[in-house]
Amino acid sequence: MATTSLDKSKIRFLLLEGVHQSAVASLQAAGYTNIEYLKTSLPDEELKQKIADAHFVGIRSRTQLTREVFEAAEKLIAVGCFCIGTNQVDLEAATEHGVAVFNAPYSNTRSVAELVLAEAIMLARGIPEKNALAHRGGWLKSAANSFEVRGKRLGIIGYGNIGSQLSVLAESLGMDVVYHDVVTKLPLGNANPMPSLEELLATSDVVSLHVPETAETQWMIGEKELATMKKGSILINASRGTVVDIDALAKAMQDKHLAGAAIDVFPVEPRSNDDEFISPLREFDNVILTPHIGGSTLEAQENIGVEVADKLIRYSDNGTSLSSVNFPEASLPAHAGHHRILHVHHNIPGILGRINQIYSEQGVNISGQFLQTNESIGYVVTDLQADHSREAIKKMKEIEGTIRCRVLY
Ligand SMILES: NC(=O)c1ccc[n+]([C@@H]2O[C@H](COP(=O)([O-])OP(=O)(O)OC[C@H]3O[C@@H](n4cnc5c(N)ncnc54)[C@H](O)[C@@H]3O)[C@@H](O)[C@H]2O)c1
Ligand SMILES: O=C(O)[C@H](O)COP(=O)(O)O
Repeated sequence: MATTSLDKSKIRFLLLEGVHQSAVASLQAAGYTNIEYLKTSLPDEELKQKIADAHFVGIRSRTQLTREVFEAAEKLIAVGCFCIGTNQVDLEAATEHGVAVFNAPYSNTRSVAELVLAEAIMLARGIPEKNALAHRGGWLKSAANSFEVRGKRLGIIGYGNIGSQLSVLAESLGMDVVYHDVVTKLPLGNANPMPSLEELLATSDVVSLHVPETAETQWMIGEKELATMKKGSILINASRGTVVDIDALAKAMQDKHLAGAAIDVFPVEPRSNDDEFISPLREFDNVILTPHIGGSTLEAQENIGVEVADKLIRYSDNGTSLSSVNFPEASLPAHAGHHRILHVHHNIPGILGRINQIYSEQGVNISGQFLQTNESIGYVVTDLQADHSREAIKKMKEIEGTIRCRVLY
């Protein structure tokens, strides 16, 4: 069981993977000065060492927060994913350790949608090959295999925040948009849902993937699905590297079944900009290869920095867990003049009763209380008279099922 009640200067933030400086500025403006800022991710052992002292950690898509890492992170209160995806975090382990996880679900959606649309146009015109040839002194002035995207069918797999935004932008260019999602989604504009993935693959000129990394999406585009795609069509993947079987794609490119592809995410990505990028797709000029930069625009990164830092600050300052991806959500008022006790526990019956029994035995005057649970944990927030919090928190530790308890002054 972890307890935390610290002065702000002692609350330690570890920010990895060069999150935008706007995050540092937001934290500092909120009074948090104990910040270690690193431009890269860390190898496992170093990560475990550094995270052992951290109360908050900020990562992007590269840092893997495994169960082992959470076991080494005794003081950790919350994780900020300065990106959309949270598949790099073992959310079950985070929850079991009472660590709240936050992300930025919208800030880079526009950046990804713009990139995908630009790639669709470039590939439909055969620009990557013509560009590569010109760099080698060649000159391929020809309209052969060059097409407008107007009137062509765009098949979007995963009609969430990015997929649906791409849908609107593509329609404004005159594309015929269809989509496939496992959840029933409201079609925007004139887009049409496709009853099956096969039908979408078989009828689309451009297929773009916008699904999260899950057990169901792993290798969802393999040899069979690529063969189902129209001859001469285009595949774009800016979702996660485990969604497309890269060897099968390389084979489809070799066989000239596809006219082009744009791939931003890979099953194994270099750990840093100094490491070599290895892929069987390197040999194809008609495959646009980008280093996982779908969301990497200055606008998106700056917004993400502010958004996620603010979520961490609110959770640290007053316990608000709104929009956490794994925690019961609580939007809490200010607690001026009171101490606030935050109690995270396994979701077993009777805990609220035990907590309130302790307050009652100690004659504590409760001025406000909030309880929210999800399927695995409960979160009880209690505001009480300042002079009672020290005794009460000691007793909270003894409640069976307690995961974490902290007091805010
Ligand atoms: N390349 C980048 O830099 C970059 C940037 C941002 C996000 N991403 C990735 O893009 C993904 C999508 O982002 P988003 O913001 O649109 O997420 P989102 O959660 O808003 O949308 C994902 C959609 O996929 C659907 N889906 C889930 N499983 C599916 C399946 N098996 N078949 C069909 N549809 C399925 C969901 O129902 C949802 O509508 C993220 O999870 C992230 O991994 C990559
Ligand atoms: O999930 C995301 O938002 C993207 O994959 C971007 O990740 P990044 O912050 O590592 O660029």
